[in-house]
Amino acid sequence: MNARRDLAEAVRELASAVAVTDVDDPDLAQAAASARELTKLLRERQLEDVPRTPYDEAVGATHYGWHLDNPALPGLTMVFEDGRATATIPDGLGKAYAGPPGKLHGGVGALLLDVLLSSLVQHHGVRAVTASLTVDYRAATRLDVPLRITGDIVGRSGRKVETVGALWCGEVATVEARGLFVQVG
Ligand SMILES: CCCCC/C=C\C/C=C\C/C=C\C/C=C\CCCC(=O)SCCNC(=O)CCNC(=O)[C@H](O)C(C)(C)COP(=O)(O)OP(=O)(O)OC[C@H]1O[C@@H](n2cnc3c(N)ncnc32)[C@H](O)[C@@H]1OP(=O)(O)O
Repeated sequence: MNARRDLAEAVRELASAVAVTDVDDPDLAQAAASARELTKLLRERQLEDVPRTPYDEAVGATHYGWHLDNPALPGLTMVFEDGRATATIPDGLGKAYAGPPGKLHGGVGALLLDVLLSSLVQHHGVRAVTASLTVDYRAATRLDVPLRITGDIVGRSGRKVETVGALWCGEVATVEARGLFVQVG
């Protein structure tokens, strides 16, 4: 793992630790001071935008990474095989992504599915934006357990590409989505 990616992962771990820490105020104050020191160090040189895998690199690729270097978002490595997309999150998502107590916020599930489905459409060489994303929450998604995301293209007509996807917790599809993507440019 490169240094930038390792830092992003360390900050995600930090966010999940902060979200549920129960240490005393002096320790919280010390942690805040340390965090601000780090921010100062990292602000010494800043990029114009978040570094990311170019969108075009998804076309025909076997693997595609999304926001692996951005700690504010769950990074995702997708695998494209036989026309379908899959991603695994081996350690699950931490407590920073909680919605209901101990469970994943629904918006994060929708985000992951949108990312996977839009990347799948791009993988097939169609430059498109999400026109519609319909999400069904079938069961609560646990935090800190391995997750899997799958996506398929199920229809195409003119500029429109129809997709379906699911977020899996073990053998249970906890979130299902239908995404309509419309070709642009
Ligand atoms: C994953 C990493 C992404 C990183 C990207 C970074 C850089 C890439 C740069 C450029 C690449 C370009 C795009 C890829 C970017 C990101 C993908 C990630 C996913 C997103 O984060 S993306 C953000 C959220 N997304 C939007 O910001 C869309 C806002 N919106 C619009 O830009 C327009 O609204 C548009 C273009 C959708 C349509 O507008 P339009 O004028 O071109 O076309 P029109 O309205 O004629 O629709 C044509 C046919 O689609 C049907 N249709 C349209 N909308 C529908 C709906 N909602 N429900 C059901 N049917 C719908 C019509 O009914 C008609 O169907 P028919 O042909 O059968 O009559």
